[in-house]
Amino acid sequence: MPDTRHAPTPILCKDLFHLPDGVIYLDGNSLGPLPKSVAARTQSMLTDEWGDLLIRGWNKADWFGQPGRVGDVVGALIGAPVGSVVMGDTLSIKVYQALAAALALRPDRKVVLSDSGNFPTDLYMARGLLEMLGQGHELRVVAPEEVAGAMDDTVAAAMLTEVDYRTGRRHDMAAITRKAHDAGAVMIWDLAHSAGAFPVDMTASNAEFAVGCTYKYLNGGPGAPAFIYVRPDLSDTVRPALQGWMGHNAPFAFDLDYAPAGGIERMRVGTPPVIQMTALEEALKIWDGVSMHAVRDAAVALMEQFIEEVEARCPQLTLASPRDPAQRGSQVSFRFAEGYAAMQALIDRGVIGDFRAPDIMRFGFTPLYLDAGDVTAAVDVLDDVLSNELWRDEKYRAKARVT
Ligand SMILES: Cc1ncc(COP(=O)(O)O)c(C=O)c1O
Ligand SMILES: Nc1c(O)cccc1C(=O)C[C@H](N)C(=O)O
Repeated sequence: MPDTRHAPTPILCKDLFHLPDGVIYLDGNSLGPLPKSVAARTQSMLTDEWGDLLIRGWNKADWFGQPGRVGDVVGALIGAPVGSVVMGDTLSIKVYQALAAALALRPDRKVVLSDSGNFPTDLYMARGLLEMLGQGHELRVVAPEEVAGAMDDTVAAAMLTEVDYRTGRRHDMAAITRKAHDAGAVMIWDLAHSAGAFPVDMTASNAEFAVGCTYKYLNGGPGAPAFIYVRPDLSDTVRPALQGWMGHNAPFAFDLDYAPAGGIERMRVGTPPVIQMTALEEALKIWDGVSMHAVRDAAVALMEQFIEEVEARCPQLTLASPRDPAQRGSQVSFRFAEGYAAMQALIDRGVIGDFRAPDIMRFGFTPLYLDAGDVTAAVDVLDDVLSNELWRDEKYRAKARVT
């Protein structure tokens, strides 16, 4: 049978991105590059909307409806139905909201299950929430491989990031969600390293909540708003912990009592970041007609090529990511004791990846703007840095504030 998943739109659309000359960008898993059209669209938002419309922009440019409208676009990319995703705030805030709402669904249970591969802010937000609730909850953090086995009838909510930000290890979302539900727990997925990287099917997973950011594979820019998904059968009843006026059912009634909006809108909090949301809305147009399955297939091909070439030419590095692409997100990580300095030396030569302590060199693969030639060119530079020990230069030891 022909593979009907593949849309005719070319996956490689490098020309749509602003990429500096001489740069091979392997860090779209941390901050996606600028889609060219975003600059003009943001400029027009500033002058034509904020500038000329002034306060009228809320209605005339429908700034008010933007979090839901953009949420639907993101929803389509993560297999979520219209009206189940809303944008706003940072991912840390959305994690807090999802977990608070999940715990309210299981008041008799006291354990939040997560794993040591989770991004620290998710765990920090969870601990802060549990401390504030003061109801004797426990945050149970196990190794990623132990999550399924740790799902028992004490677990109120399992809160996991699908792809480990350091190793790229990917949980089996469907299987773990099933385990959670079999144990009577609520499931929350952080899709920070999934949305825009490979197909996600929130509906099929049956998970209650998902959250994610849009500045990585969705190219919304630094500080782009996060998203939250609530399973449609719950969205009219979940309890919003952050009861902001924009999630009220009648914000402009200015009622002194809070009454949550119907549906996903109740997960809004305050005034949305309209300039940044406009940049994101424009950036998301890149995905029109793009098959996420085709993106995934192309990303796997690039990752396999990278691993093969690195292992053949750079014996100093040890693969830290799962070898099986099915168990990996869209990044490849290698361990190297001098990884920080080696990454700085690479960046100095135009190959931009990043480093995660203690020894992980991380490379993201985004086939929208990377091809096989880029992979080989990046490995050429890596080989040079390692075989000539260019990382020994003192200038590569200075620790930057943000890595
Ligand atoms: C899994 C995960 N959660 C949360 C965050 C960060 O959240 P925020 O956007 O609030 O900084 C990141 C990356 O920074 C992440 O990778
Ligand atoms: N959100 C970031 C930021 O504001 C500054 C620097 C890095 C980030 C990141 O997104 C880091 C990323 N989540 C990671 O996987 O390491």
